[in-house]
Amino acid sequence: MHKVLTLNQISPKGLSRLPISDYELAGEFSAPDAILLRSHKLQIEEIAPSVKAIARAGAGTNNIPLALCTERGIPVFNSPGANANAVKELVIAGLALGSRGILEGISYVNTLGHMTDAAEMAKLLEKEKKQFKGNELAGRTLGVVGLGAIGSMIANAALSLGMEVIGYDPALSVDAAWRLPSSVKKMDNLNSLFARADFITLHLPVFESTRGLVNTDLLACCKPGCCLLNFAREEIVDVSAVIRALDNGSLRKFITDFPVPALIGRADVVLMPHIGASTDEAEENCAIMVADQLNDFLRSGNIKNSVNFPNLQLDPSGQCRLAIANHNVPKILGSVLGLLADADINVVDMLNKSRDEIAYNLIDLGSVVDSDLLTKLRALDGVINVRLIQW
Ligand SMILES: NC(=O)c1ccc[n+]([C@@H]2O[C@H](COP(=O)([O-])OP(=O)(O)OC[C@H]3O[C@@H](n4cnc5c(N)ncnc54)[C@H](O)[C@@H]3O)[C@@H](O)[C@H]2O)c1
Ligand SMILES: O=C(O)CC[C@@H](O)C(=O)O
Repeated sequence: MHKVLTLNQISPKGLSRLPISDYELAGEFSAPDAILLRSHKLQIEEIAPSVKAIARAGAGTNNIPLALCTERGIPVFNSPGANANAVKELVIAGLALGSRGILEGISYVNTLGHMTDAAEMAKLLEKEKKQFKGNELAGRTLGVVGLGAIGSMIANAALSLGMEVIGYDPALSVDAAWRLPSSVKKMDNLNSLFARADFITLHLPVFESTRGLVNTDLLACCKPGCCLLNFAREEIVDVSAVIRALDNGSLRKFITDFPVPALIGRADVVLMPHIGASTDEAEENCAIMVADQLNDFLRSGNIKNSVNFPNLQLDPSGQCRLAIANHNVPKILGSVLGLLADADINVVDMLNKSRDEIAYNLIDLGSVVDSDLLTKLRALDGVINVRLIQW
């Protein structure tokens, strides 16, 4: 029985992929095998020594102490692309809010509750509507920063709205490049993207290198009247720099999914409560994807969509499997195989892959491993953890 600690509201459709015959799910466990969460900011002390995997139903993993997980040999999973459509749709709504007087017009109409005569109201609205006039998106330039799952969908949608699309992504994967239409113009740096775009939308992860990326210097490059959208993460934008840019007119509007107190109450800011991925569909897609990945890892050691471990899948064979995480340095695998050979245990199949400082091995064996041998394997220099999976 695997114990999975759930730290946020996870879609029941996803949880149902972890059958009650094999899984116990609860919001509290003293020694869970895995943690399943969304935006909960996971503290180091919440990761019990028993934890073998952490799964984030969503894209961003900045709420998880990744370096510590890697050090402890814990793979962290996410659900790439599973909520991209939801974010894309809200960004399109954000573009409309940034180009037309929609919110202002709605607020104005709601001030007219005292009126009783419909004809009089209609006459007043026809007179006043000029205050809420905007511009069309067609013909405007959208700058997309980060052209992964979300950014590429937005680029496509914006092109179909008649916008010109320019993009910046210094780490674009080959798959992501294939998804991009050739009409998206590649910018060599952020300054030129900021200088050309009427709307700028951010879709990159928060790393040390992207924290505060949108700062005073970059905002000084903005085309006058520019509207900035942040549906990525709060930390990517220096909010005090944004407030200064709004005050001095370099920015016309800031639309964000990450409100902070200093932004409340401003007419030139639109704040949403981190609802980019809040649709039934996105929550289900994310939960199903990570639950399947977690299930595969706990049952067979396979790894798919980990952000700190290599992807590795091996069909089960033999009597049992060893799943071994070790430091990515020479001779460790040799020592493991040496101990198995000394114990007269045949390796039926195996896979070994590395990613940065971590190496991960799946080794299928022709006979069972006893606890003495497991202890010796765990004690090998450089081995981080060893899991025995019985078929
Ligand atoms: N508002 C929400 O609810 C919500 C929902 C989903 C994702 N997000 C955020 O959006 C981010 C992007 O999500 P995604 O699914 O598109 O991820 P993704 O991994 O598919 O795409 C991210 C892209 O950013 C690029 N990138 C990395 N560093 C960059 C840099 N310095 N400048 C420009 N581009 C850079 C990467 O190369 C990649 O192509 C997530 O990391 C998450 O923080 C927010
Ligand atoms: O879980 C959520 O609602 C938000 C998820 C989103 O921020 C993500 O990074 O995928």
